[in-house]
Amino acid sequence: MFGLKTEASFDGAHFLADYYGKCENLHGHRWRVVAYARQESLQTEGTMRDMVLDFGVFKKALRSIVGEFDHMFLVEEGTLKQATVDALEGEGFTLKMLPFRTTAENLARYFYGRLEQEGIPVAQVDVYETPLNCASYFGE
Ligand SMILES: Nc1nc2c(c(=O)[nH]1)N=C([C@H](O)[C@H](O)COP(=O)(O)OP(=O)(O)OP(=O)(O)O)CN2
Ligand SMILES: [Zn+2]
Repeated sequence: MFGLKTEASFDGAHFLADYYGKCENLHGHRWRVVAYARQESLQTEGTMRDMVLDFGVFKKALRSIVGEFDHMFLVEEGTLKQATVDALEGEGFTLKMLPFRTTAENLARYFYGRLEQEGIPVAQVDVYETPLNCASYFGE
């Protein structure tokens, strides 16, 4: 079995609806996203011969997906009044509406799915909210 690892990060803001504690308030993180690819055998021909896949392909795929989150206000759908969304957008702020609570666990699962869709043989995604706290998703 062979493995690759790459990482990317993004800055953003969020709050956790239904959370009892300081994270219910709007705050920011520099989220760090570490992705692992795993494959039984190496490619046998072409530019990626003897590679799982090119580091550059893996890195670009992750950075492109994670880049969609950079400097955004991540909002779980249904947790802000429409008038609030309209007011923030009216001020020129960019909101990224997501169909899930913006926990590190859900973000890890989301990035895993997006990498899978890109054809990356992803095996694990870790999302660090702080340097010491990390959630992982390993697939089904
Ligand atoms: N399992 C999870 N627990 C928590 C998550 C999460 O995504 N998954 N998220 C949060 C909040 O987003 C919060 O911002 C994190 O707070 P905390 O761990 O307290 O981080 P701090 O760096 O602010 O901690 P200090 O020790 O106070 O510096 C909460 N839990
Ligand atoms: Zn947080």
